[in-house]
Amino acid sequence: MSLHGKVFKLANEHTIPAVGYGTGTKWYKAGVNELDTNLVNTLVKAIDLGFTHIDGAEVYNTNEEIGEAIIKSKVKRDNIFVTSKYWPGVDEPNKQTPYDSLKASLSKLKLEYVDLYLIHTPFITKEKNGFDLVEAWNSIEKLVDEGLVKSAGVSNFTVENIETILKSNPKHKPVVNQIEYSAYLQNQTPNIVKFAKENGILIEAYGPLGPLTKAKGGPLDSVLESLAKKYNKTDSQILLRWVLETGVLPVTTSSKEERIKSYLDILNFELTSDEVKQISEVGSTKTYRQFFSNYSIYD
Ligand SMILES: NC(=O)C1=CN([C@@H]2O[C@H](COP(=O)(O)OP(=O)(O)OC[C@H]3O[C@@H](n4cnc5c(N)ncnc54)[C@H](OP(=O)(O)O)[C@@H]3O)[C@@H](O)[C@H]2O)C=CC1
Ligand SMILES: O=C1Nc2ccccc2C1=O
Repeated sequence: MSLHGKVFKLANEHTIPAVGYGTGTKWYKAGVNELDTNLVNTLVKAIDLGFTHIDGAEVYNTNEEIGEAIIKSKVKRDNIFVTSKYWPGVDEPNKQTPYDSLKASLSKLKLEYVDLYLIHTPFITKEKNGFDLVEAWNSIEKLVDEGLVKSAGVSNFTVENIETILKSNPKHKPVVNQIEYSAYLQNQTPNIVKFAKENGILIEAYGPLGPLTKAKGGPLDSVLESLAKKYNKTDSQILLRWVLETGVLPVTTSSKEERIKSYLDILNFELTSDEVKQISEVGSTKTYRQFFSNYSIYD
């Protein structure tokens, strides 16, 4: 079981390991300050089993756990790809710039740099935060120039949000947009996947297992069952493989060793193009969104 060094190429000179292990969702620790040793131990296991791509964010409050796990794992820091995300705040706006926020995160992570820094949501305004989206992006560019961030990107951005940045003629363009993406949510916002591909932006999929974990009982169930049987894989492995086959990088997570191993074991089989199409077509008959459903910007 191994990802065999499988990577996606980013539009800059960097590469990114093909499947990410998330420290949000079930690990999210709002307002809790003790170290989650279960997360540290699970991360060490995930890294030692072959996950070399860890997805973190300031709002998850899991930076210390990520840092601790990297120290405890057998893998060298430079061989692990670490993502963090700038949280602009919602009810309590973050007045700290991405530059200052990342510096604070690095100290919690006990790292010299992160491989990828994303703006977690586009909800940044001069009135709310004290700076606008383009100024936030400029702050991230400074981090890239100083080597504290290797690649810069965005998350939960619409085409219009990305265009706002691109039109400002940035020195460093966003190379990733991390969005909710699954067989039941193939376009979180209109045209986002097509636009990303045309503009050298890699889509990362969070919530890739939504059809299985939260929207079970939908039209995909029987398709997944028959493909899982054909390839001797689990439904989750079929869904993750479908994400990869559509040119998108899945970010998933699990607290269970067997599932962690199974997520890493999705590169030794291929779905046929007809099977990929079948999942896409049947999946598109239902829309299921877990995150940010109350934000009208995504309607
Ligand atoms: N940028 C953003 O705004 C967001 C980013 N993210 C990132 O993406 C990561 C992954 O998101 P998430 O939605 O959790 O991803 P997934 O859709 O991959 O779901 C993972 C969850 O599925 C459960 N699971 C796996 N297989 C099964 C099964 N067969 N039956 C039932 N449950 C199953 C796991 O639980 P178990 O532990 O029991 O195996 C785990 O909690 C997050 O941790 C975070 O890093 C997530 C949301 C928003
Ligand atoms: O992992 C996450 N869980 C969330 C819940 C609400 C908003 C963002 C997120 C994440 O990024």
